[in-house]
Amino acid sequence: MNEIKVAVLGSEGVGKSALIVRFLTRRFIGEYASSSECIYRKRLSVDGKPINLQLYDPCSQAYEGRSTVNEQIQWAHGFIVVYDISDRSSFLTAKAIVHLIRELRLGTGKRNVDSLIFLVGNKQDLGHMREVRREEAQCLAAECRCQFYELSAAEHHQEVALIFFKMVQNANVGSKAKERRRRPSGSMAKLINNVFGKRRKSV
Ligand SMILES: Nc1nc2c(ncn2[C@@H]2O[C@H](COP(=O)(O)OP(=O)(O)OP(=O)(O)O)[C@@H](O)[C@H]2O)c(=O)[nH]1
Repeated sequence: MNEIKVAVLGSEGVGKSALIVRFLTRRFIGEYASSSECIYRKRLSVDGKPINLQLYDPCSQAYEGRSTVNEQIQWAHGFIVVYDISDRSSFLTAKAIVHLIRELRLGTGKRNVDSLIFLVGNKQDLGHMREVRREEAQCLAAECRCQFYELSAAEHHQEVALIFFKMVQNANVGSKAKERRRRPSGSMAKLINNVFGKRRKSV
């Protein structure tokens, strides 16, 4: 079964847990216990094939033994980088995280990084307290070649679910392409079989 690992990153209090819980349970419960980092698991079906999804929520509280951002970036296939539209500093942190992901992933030669980073502006319902303009985030997304969404974990279940499904789909396409590159193609397999595989009767 295909394993897809997605890290939900961003500064403290931007709504990482709220987004994950909204996706997993359809509910917004307001307060989320977060004493340590956590991996949530869910089984999904994509194009009729079962997928084991792991979602990583770093939780921002410091404790000994927590993984570093670098380790989180190495662990995951895809990234949902969250900021709070009513908190400018969280946007700057998201920007730094997106740059770091690109740097580390491109450095290790991993392909298709573009479709596997989503920049997400959460708490859209707090528009009256907005500190980050939509256009500014769109510019950052264009500059970093990642996809951009703005929503509210508090108010939008469908949009939240769509983002997670889209990420899983993109990651799944990436892993299928990798698999294809590893396996010889049909005609190549036939050729290899013809040359080495089948013993011919000697006449
Ligand atoms: N108004 C509003 N509040 C939200 C939204 N999403 C999350 N919150 C609130 O923001 C606060 C922080 O949410 P969390 O989901 O715990 O944020 P987090 O990023 O996981 O925080 P840490 O675990 O500390 O890193 C909580 O009080 C949530 O109820 C939203 O879309 N709108």
